[in-house]
Amino acid sequence: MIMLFANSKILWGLWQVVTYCTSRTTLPLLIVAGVAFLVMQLMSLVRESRKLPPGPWGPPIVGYLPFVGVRHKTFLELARCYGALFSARLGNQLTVVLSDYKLIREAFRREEFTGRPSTPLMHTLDGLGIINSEGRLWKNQRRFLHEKLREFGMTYMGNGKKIMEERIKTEVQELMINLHCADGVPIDANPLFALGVSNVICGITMSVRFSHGDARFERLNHLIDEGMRLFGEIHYGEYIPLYNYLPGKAQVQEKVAKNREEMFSFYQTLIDEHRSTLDVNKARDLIDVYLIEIEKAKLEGREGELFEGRDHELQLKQILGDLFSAGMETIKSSLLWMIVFMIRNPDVKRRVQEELDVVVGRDRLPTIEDMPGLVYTETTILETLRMSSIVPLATTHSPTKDVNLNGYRIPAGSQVVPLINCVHMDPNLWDEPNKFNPSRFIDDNGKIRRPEYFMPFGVGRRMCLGDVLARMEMFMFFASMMHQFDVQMEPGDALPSLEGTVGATIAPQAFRVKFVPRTPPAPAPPAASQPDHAHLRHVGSH
Ligand code: HEM
Repeated sequence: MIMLFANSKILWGLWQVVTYCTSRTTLPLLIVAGVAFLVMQLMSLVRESRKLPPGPWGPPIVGYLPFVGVRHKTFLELARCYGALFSARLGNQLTVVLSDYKLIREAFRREEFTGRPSTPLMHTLDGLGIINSEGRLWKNQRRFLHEKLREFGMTYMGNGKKIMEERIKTEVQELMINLHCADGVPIDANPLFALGVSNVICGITMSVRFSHGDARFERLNHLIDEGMRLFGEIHYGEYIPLYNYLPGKAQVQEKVAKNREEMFSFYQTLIDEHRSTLDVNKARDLIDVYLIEIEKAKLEGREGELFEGRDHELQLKQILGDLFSAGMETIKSSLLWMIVFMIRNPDVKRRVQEELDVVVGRDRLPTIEDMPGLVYTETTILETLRMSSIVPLATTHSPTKDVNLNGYRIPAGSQVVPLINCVHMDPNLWDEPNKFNPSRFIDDNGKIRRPEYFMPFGVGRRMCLGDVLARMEMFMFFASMMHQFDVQMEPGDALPSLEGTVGATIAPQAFRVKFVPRTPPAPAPPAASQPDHAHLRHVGSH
């Protein structure tokens, strides 16, 4: 009752003020001041946005966010409308999209473009590892990994190449056996590809090998898939931080943090085991390399400086996570796309198989040494990478300070993305870009040509760290599959779709395919060359 009385007094007071204002000159003055303020705001916004690349406008607070949908597709349409350099405000983040290959190259060779954006999801990862770190930590880690991974065979030259080839060969042979076991029945090849590809990267980094049907592997695979999906989707909380304070809206960060913890506990067990058997004079894998580096820093009294003072083991675990996810999902998706394109382009498939039969013959599997002679096979891989653009927006870059690009201001902290799918499908660069045509990568002398606008691994300072491994793996797995099997759909089944599933990579939608052994049958791997796994440790249920 008292409250009601008090409220009515306040309302009465307000009413008095309003009637006073309307009866005098104050109201027109207030209106004029308000309009002037709005006009000034608008002018400053227009002035500000004049220096920014052009782009679409959206309502206050959310900006263009509600209209984004599938990012790489919407950006492609906006690029057609606003040009090769446009910007759009998504919530509180300014996104700048580059779709001209020269501009992408020019920007990404510059030091200022090596930063990463600051968003709630990125904060969950603490700026550790290689993919999400920046500044000195990133620079030193990139140099260190480059050098060490070369020693483990991620190189086209020297003895290292042989080590890596042997490692991949082991997994290729295992995949061939598993595909033979499928007995020509339609299968979803995804889990088999995931197994083979994971075993390569996990062997290099942790000396771990998983077996088919291993429950632990299936769980890790699921966590990686989920992580990729969560990082690839649009979340309002990433652009409007207050959104995360609404009930139940911080779920994405919580999920990422929880999954990361689970992966980290798997890595921790391996790190502890490695530490207890460490020989500082002989690194077995990347975990050993890091443990030796940590020991060395302790001995030299520069423990505090190592990894820019960040927690050593957390950094190591994030590195393992980064390489596992970047090295597995990308290659697996690319191999699946190769199968999709082979099914949809039987003439290309036949030509690849003919080339393999002539160059390799029928009595052994292809090797890295065969690569220069298998031009059509290799360009079929390149054409798949072009048409699928599995990482269409690369990883988001963020300028570390305000920079000028093509006469426009790109503010520090904005999100800068290269539109790789746009470059790869540009009719001004590629003849009939929608046609699957591996020959476009072959020059008049029959040699492979890689135009500078072909950029599946990104370009510049943050270009893919695993491109050499990726190329070796894709070649070995794809050439061996085509050599040994004919891929076919079950009669009556629809062709696999060209529409991808959107996550951090664009993967093909699930499909089932028959791997029919080719006639005359290629011999199974001889007993002596059966996979030698003695040096690797099986984990999980085996
Ligand atoms: C077909 C296979 C692959 C494709 C298409 C691919 C593509 C890419 C792209 C587009 C980027 C981002 C470049 C940028 O932001 O400018 C990237 C970054 C990266 N990739 Fe790959 N990648 C593949 C395989 C691999 C493999 C096998 C590894 C692991 C050894 C790997 C490790 C990385 C790392 C660590 C980065 C981050 C580099 C940095 O931030 O400095 N990638 N990759």
